[in-house]
Amino acid sequence: MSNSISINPDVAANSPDPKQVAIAFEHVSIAFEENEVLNDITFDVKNGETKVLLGVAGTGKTLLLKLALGLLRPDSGRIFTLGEEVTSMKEQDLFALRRRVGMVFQESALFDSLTVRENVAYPLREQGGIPDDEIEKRVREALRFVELEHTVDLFPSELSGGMRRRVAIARGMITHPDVVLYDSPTGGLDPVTSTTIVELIVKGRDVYKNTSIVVTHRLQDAFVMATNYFDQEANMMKPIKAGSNRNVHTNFVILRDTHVIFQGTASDLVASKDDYIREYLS
Ligand SMILES: Nc1ncnc2c1ncn2[C@@H]1O[C@H](COP(=O)(O)OP(=O)(O)OP(=O)(O)O)[C@@H](O)[C@H]1O
Repeated sequence: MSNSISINPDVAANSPDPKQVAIAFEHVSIAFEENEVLNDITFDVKNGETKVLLGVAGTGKTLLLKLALGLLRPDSGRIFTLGEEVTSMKEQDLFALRRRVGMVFQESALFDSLTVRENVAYPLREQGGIPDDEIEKRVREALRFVELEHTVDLFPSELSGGMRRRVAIARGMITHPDVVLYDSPTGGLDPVTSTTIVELIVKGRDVYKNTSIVVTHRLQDAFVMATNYFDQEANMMKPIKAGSNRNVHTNFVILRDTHVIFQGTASDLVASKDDYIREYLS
């Protein structure tokens, strides 16, 4: 890996207090029988940051999201989510923590037998104790965010794939989570529909100030996120002008062969001389 500008993943010595960032992975390793998937992974996600997680299939991107939620425990290393050390938490406390995290899965995983309203309301109903009129208000607000208020009484089977994904985003955001985890939110969608989903992630980042991890295979989507901002007045995403000092706090992590091989900004990535990264970008 000569001439690489990739940052040494062993950055813990210079990292901020893991309790002060939204998510921190510290020297995390995990293997399944003989299959070592993650080895000494260290990176963090700061409050307000969007961290785009890239890597070919099977590099452990989804696994990192599951680890951050405490759905699995690593073989070694520590993970902090919203200031809590999930690697040492009891299952009961993990439930409370997961309520503060919005999740948008690869398959939008809507309940087919529930209407859009009921699907979006689901995380709030799970919390319990919220009056129906408050739930309806929040459902409407979330659906307005994804511009699908008119679908409130429809069933998922009556929606296109892109619309279902937008409903899943509304559901992921209805609790006003402190952090949103997107697992391949544009996977399986055509490029135009993908752009509408990317635009929603950018809107969440710039309007709701969401902190998030976005797992994606689509480099194109990652660059769109890093080079655009959401203009609320125009209600659309717009490119950041050259020379502008607008910082959209979107950074990249690339996984390869169990390791983090790159951490940095879109411009660091483009400037990388690393052979693998150059090939990955081409
Ligand atoms: N619970 C588990 N038991 C055994 N192996 C697992 C488990 N979870 C993940 N793995 C393995 O870990 C590896 C990484 O899986 P993961 O789903 O995180 O990859 P990914 O980078 O998200 O892939 P993709 O881009 O295809 O979604 C795979 O080889 C997978 O089979």
